[in-house]
Amino acid sequence: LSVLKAPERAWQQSSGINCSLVSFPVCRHGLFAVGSFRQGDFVVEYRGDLIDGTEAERRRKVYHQSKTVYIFLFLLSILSIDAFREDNSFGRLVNDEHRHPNCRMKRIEVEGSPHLCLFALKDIKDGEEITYDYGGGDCPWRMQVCLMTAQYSNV
Ligand SMILES: C[S@@+](CC[C@H](N)C(=O)[O-])C[C@H]1O[C@@H](n2cnc3c(N)ncnc32)[C@H](O)[C@@H]1O
Repeated sequence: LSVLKAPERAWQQSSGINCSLVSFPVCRHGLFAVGSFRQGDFVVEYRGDLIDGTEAERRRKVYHQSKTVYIFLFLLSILSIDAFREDNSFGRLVNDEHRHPNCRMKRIEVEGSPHLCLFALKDIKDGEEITYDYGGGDCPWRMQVCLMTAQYSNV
C-alpha cells in the first residue's frame, strides 16, 4: 500500500471535541454540537488514512460503494483522507448539506503533514447538527430532497 506517513494526531486529541453522535433511520448517524461554536472555530478533524491518488483510485475499485464516500480527495486529488474505518472518530460521521452548511473543510498543516478539519462558517448553537458541503459529485440524497420539494411546490 502506498499509505503516506501517518499524521500527527496528538494535537487533535488534546483539543477537546464538543460534539455528540445521533442516529437516524435514514442516514444512520449525524454529528451534533454539544455547547456552542463561534464562527471560525475548529470543530472536528476528518481523520483517516492519508493516501495518494493512486491508492485512492485502487481503493475505489475494491470498496463496496457505501465505503467509497469516505474517501475525501484534496490538493487536486493528489492526496486523500480515507475515513472508511469505523474508528470512533467523529469527523467521518458529519453529513452533507450543500445549501446551508454550518462548517467548511479546510486543509491545515501540522508539522509538515496535511490534516482536513472542519471549521465553523457561522455561530453554531448547542444541539445543532454539524454539516458541510461535500462538493460536487453524485449525492443521491440531494436528489431525494429536490423531489420532495417538487412535490410540495405542486400542492
Ligand atoms: C461520510 S458519511 C456521513 C455519516 C453517515 N451518516 C454515517 O452514519 O456513517 C456519508 C454518508 O452519509 C449519508 N448522508 C450524508 N449526508 C446525508 C444527507 N444530507 N441526507 C441523507 N444521507 C446523508 C450518505 O449515506 C452518505 O453516503
